[in-house]
Amino acid sequence: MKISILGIGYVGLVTGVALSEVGHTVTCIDCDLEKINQLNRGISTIYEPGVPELLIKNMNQGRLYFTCDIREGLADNEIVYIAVGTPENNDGSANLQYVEQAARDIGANISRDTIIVTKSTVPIGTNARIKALINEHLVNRCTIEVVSNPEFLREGSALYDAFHADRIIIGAESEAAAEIVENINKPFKTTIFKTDLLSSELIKYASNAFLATKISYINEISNICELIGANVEDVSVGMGLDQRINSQFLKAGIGYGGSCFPKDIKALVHMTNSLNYQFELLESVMNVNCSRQQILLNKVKRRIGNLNKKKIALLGLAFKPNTDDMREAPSIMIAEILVAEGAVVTAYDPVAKENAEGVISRLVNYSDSVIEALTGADAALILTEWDEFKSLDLRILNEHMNEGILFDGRNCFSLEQADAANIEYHSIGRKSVIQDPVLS
Ligand SMILES: NC(=O)C1=CN([C@@H]2O[C@H](COP(=O)(O)OP(=O)(O)OC[C@H]3O[C@@H](n4cnc5c(N)ncnc54)[C@H](O)[C@@H]3O)[C@@H](O)[C@H]2O)C=CC1
Ligand SMILES: O=C(O)[C@H]1O[C@H](OP(=O)(O)OP(=O)(O)OC[C@H]2O[C@@H](n3ccc(=O)[nH]c3=O)[C@H](O)[C@@H]2O)[C@H](O)[C@@H](O)[C@@H]1O
Repeated sequence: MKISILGIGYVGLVTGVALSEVGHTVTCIDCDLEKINQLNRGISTIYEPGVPELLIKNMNQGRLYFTCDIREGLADNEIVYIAVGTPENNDGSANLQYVEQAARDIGANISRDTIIVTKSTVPIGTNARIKALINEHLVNRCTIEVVSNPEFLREGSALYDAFHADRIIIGAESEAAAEIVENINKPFKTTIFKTDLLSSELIKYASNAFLATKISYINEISNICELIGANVEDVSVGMGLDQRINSQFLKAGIGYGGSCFPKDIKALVHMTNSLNYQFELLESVMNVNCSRQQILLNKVKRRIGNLNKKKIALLGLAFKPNTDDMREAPSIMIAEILVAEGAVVTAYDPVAKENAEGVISRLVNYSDSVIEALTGADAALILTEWDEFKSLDLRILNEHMNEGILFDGRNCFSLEQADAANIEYHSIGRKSVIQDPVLS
């Protein structure tokens, strides 16, 4: 099919690449000229494994195009995806200005009957609003149908997720429109679940909120583990062996971040408040998440005391591994507090340095390697579980740091590994490894 996509960020680009890879002809439209110019040169605008290769391949095969010109981009295409951002407003609600502008632009520029497919995560009722806005701004006589098709990809494995999705959700008023979107997605060979618009919109928020709830739940359990001397990694494995619970999203740490969980959970709570319903469970999920960074910092302070002039190495800044995305990364708050308390902070992240510079305190210094960051440090904190850190020989800590003290916010190592390397190791929901000064 001939498809247009409006908004070429993470979701728009991955969707465009995936749809063209399965044979559709896709025109990607974005108002950011620099982005479109870069993509037209065949250079990916996101750090995402596999995307650069499939981008070039499908451009060369004449199935993937990029433009800033909305009229040209929509011309002749009967399917238009909306994948613009829905960031959060100050009150926690979803900011719909980009979605609404996209709807107005579509109305003003389409010249044939069109199915609008909403990929952006939008609050309940937004698809109906999109339909009304497009109809209000139609210049040519045409009929539109709106289909909700929420996206479930994860950053860092976005392309893999596109081709190995657990399900594809299609919400629509019109069975015929739903069927067309179903056919577009058949090549992805996964379960397609069709429902109404409102249920589809809620499935997206309910799914993200449930995953965030699992994370806050295991983080609370990790606090209990610390009180009683249990090991949260074992508790998590033991729980996850029950297929009804499932082992995924049971990794305790310094909290969830990223461009979606924090904003989507706030948006869902905001939505339910406006229905005079207090979603107490999700309020707790958010509160637990907010406390996670401070919990790691408290461990640091308990061990090394006043942070003033202490040299602290931060290993990892991105909100999760395999991405350079810094949106709502737990590292931001940790770095801010360390700097505010007078610590001399040096950070290393394999790919997120450039994005970090834009959002993190300017007093943070950056290193080009783990060893450079560790050199002379009084303590090191792992904030993102990059493979590069997980495969470190921990003995380098004693070689390069003032004292080999590691605070691991992502439980990258077993207690045995830390002990064998003769380092002091504090992690999440597990006993600390302290070396006997006489023996070591
Ligand atoms: N990033 C992720 O991992 C996921 C995001 N989502 C949802 O997908 C949506 C998009 O998210 P991202 O791709 O991360 O956003 P993003 O911020 O990376 O990209 C949005 C793009 O839309 C463009 N844009 C804004 N208004 C436009 C307009 N009127 N016309 C043309 N282009 C316009 C911007 O220039 C930007 O390139 C959001 O609702 C998000 O919640 C859903 C699942 C995963
Ligand atoms: O709506 C979205 O944007 C996306 O949000 C998440 O994807 P993403 O934010 O890319 O990354 P996740 O792997 O879900 O991780 C989110 C955060 O939770 C943290 N996390 C994850 C899993 C876990 O067990 N523990 C944990 O602390 C991660 O470190 C990260 O900070 C969802 O997993 C996707 O299904 C969804 O499409």
